[in-house]
Amino acid sequence: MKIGLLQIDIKFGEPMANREYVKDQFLKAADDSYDLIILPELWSTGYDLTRLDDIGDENAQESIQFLQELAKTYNVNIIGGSVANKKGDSVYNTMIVVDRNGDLVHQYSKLHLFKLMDEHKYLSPGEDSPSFLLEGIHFGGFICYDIRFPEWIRKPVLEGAEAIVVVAEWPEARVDHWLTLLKARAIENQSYVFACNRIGADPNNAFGGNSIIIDPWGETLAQGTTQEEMVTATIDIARVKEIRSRIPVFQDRRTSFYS
Ligand SMILES: NC(=O)CCC(=O)C(=O)O
Repeated sequence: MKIGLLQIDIKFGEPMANREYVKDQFLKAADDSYDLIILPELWSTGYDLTRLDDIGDENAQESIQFLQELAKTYNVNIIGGSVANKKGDSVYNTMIVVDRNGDLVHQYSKLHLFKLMDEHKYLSPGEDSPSFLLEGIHFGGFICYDIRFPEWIRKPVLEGAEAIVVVAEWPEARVDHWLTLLKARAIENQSYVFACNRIGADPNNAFGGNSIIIDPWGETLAQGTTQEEMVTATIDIARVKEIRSRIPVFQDRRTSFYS
């Protein structure tokens, strides 16, 4: 499976311009035969939180249709980062997953809101399961701050997930945390990690790039810089079983002492 993490800059509060830009990137990548392309967190609006009532997407409909068209046109599965999803009086930070036929496979709204970036003032926390199946692979899909909660990442893994996807707008100031947490999540869960961060800056933060693909042994297969790029690796999901039988962490758990 060939994975591409679309590490891009995001225009603050300009969904139309961001959609056009993403469309251009898919066209550019068209000849590279990706099986799965992953976008960053809030890729259509950025963290323009005070304007989400105007620029958020009603039930994520426009974003879903946009991603469905891209998936069908380029015959590629898409984990469409996340978008500002307006539902009644609330706005959620919602991940959208569509398969290469253009079918909507999964939606997940960020469970843990990040107070340091004011999310709790403008967004509502989701209540969705992070588990989904795509191309026969069981994934757990998470959004940025979620990776600081290992017990939440563990949940889909205990349900059978072999790959953890993370979409993010993670600031440059804490890139060391980003890389360390992602590596730990890969090793402790003996799972692939595909983590797509943005680059560039908004009025409040500079973002750290360093999108990364890590194998279930904790080895980095590909890592971005702080420039715009498609971070790419080809993975073999059978490696998960191999690592899990080498060190059988999941058989050795003492669940009468913890859940
Ligand atoms: N967008 C986010 O959730 C950022 C999380 C973050 O920066 C952190 O340190 O955690």
